[in-house]
Amino acid sequence: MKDINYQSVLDEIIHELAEFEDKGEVASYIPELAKVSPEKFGVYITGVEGQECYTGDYQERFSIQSISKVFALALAFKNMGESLWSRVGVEPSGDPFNSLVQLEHEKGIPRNPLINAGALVVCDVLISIFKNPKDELSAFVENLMGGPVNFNLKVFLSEKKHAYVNAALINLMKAFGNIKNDVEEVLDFYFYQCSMEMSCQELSKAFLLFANKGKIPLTNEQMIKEINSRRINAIMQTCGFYDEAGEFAYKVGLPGKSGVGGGIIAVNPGIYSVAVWSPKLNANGNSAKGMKFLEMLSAKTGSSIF
Ligand SMILES: NC(=O)CC[C@H](N)C(=O)O
Repeated sequence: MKDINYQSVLDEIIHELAEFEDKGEVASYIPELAKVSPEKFGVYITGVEGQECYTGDYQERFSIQSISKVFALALAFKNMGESLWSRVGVEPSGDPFNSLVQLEHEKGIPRNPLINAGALVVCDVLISIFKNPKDELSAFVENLMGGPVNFNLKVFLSEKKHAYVNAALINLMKAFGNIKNDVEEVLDFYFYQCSMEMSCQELSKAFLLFANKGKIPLTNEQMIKEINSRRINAIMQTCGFYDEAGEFAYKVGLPGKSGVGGGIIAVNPGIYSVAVWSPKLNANGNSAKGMKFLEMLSAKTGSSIF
């Protein structure tokens, strides 16, 4: 980050984004998420050498939703190693995050851990490993972000009440023998992780290990193996945006992950991690303005890894 003044790049982008016509819509299939103000916008960039720059609502916590899938994956991969891949694949799905279509053909083995079906399998794995998986996951995330994580009970209950598609996914996988624990218990843990709330500042710090070979720069703690960090970045790159993963690679060129709360995290290995939040989503369920912002950031700073 040394040769570029990221704060002035950020200011320039904010100025240019004033012209951006945001046609996105706030997620409403989880009714509680629809209550968030659509105009919120925050950014936080953290460099591996401690640099920071930010703008807007970067301190406000929001529902991280599917971004949590990366934390759960990191914890499961740390404990299971390569054997995790007998339960879930590492191929992009090219389908929406909650799609059922491939699951029947592929006998209950989800394409990857970042679509809902794959994340449910990861939750099942964590329940089999830990006595208190919620506490283990929270502790893992808190260690990464350096403070307590918030859990939003209203979002949790709201999603649980409208869980028809996730219930269908997990029951289909249970029928194929790829869910070992009680389906209600797995769904409950999945909704718990999706209901975690973090700010752009906290998210950007929590993802810095993926820019730093699996180590937290501040404490130098090796949280996951370097090779695992590289592999998770590869999965984020190819699968982090579902049926828009190709477009994100093309326009932004960084590993990343989105959530229906409007957050996106992206990692520039060896350099920085960036979190952006704007609740209005495009048709693929990814933050419309967040995608545009990252495209501009990557172009202006030459960040694409390609
Ligand atoms: N893409 C997302 O953020 C989806 C997460 C959401 N909790 C769901 O299962 O539908």
